[in-house]
Amino acid sequence: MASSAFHFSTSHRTLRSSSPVRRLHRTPSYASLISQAAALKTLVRSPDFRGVSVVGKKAGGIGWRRKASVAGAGMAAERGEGKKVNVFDSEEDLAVALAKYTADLADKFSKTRGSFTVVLSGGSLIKSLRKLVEPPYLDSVNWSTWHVFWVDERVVPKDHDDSNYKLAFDGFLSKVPILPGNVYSINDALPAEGAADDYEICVKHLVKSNVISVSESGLPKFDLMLLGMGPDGHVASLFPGHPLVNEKEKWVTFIKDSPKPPPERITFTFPVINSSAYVALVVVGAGKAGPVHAALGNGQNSDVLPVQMVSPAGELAWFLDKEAASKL
Ligand SMILES: O=C1O[C@H](COP(=O)(O)O)[C@@H](O)[C@H](O)[C@H]1O
Repeated sequence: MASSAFHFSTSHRTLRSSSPVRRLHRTPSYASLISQAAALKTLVRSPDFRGVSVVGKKAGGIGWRRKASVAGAGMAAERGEGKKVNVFDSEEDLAVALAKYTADLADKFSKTRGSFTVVLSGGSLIKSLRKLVEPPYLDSVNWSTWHVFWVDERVVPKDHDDSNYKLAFDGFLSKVPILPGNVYSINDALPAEGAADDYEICVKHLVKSNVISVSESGLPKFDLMLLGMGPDGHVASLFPGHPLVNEKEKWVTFIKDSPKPPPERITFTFPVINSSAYVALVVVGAGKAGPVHAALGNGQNSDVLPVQMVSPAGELAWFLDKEAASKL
């Protein structure tokens, strides 16, 4: 498997040198998407650290209890129904645990459903996924069952430095043998509105063909959503104070005035994010400690940040390094 992964990676590079990245992973008109799809030392603490050390006691009115960590290297705190908070001494430890978490879920869904639908963010998340492309996962994961999506994308060409696709391709996808036909990047030839509609149609057809599961309310139920969070508390391209955070009808929408450049983006909406079976919120660095505290601390804040609106029907697991958790 290692050698096939290498071969795959090499062939990608060869193609890329003679053509834009879109030759590697299709720039989907959705029709092509459908046909291809058919063919186929951990210290974990609560906001109040004393709270987690006492099984069954409440910290700030929220129940916390000891729990074996997903990394198996320490303890995790569980907050409320289906919410786990994992705090790691270092980003390196976090990356190790995130790889195991993702590989375990991939295994579970691949065995039960024959496919694994995973949604990536851009930003720092991709670096934190680096352990997945190393042994043992490079060889042990059944990459052929993976279907890869983006929770948000910037409306730029795929070979642009701002492209979340390019970031994921360079740091992750080019290093593992995921089938190019199972990588659902946006159509970068379309303007923002069209790209959002095209992506939504694509997702609808993959729901119809059972590649993506469906929730009881008819929404796409991705197996795992890997979310990052910005220093302002944004997730995906859903920014604080922007009306898009309240979008209820669309599965995929667009923004042309993103406060963080580039301004034009498409994004999954909260109904889709919150229909996921599993969501991991991966947050690293002291610059993000404020919104982490807003989301997980005991205080009240009048303005609800987008990250506080992440409340999936399934399990929510936080992966924090100790700097990001420093205000808890
Ligand atoms: O613009 C974006 O920002 C967020 C957070 O990025 P990070 O580098 O601060 O982790 C990211 O999750 C999102 O996908 C991206 O488009």
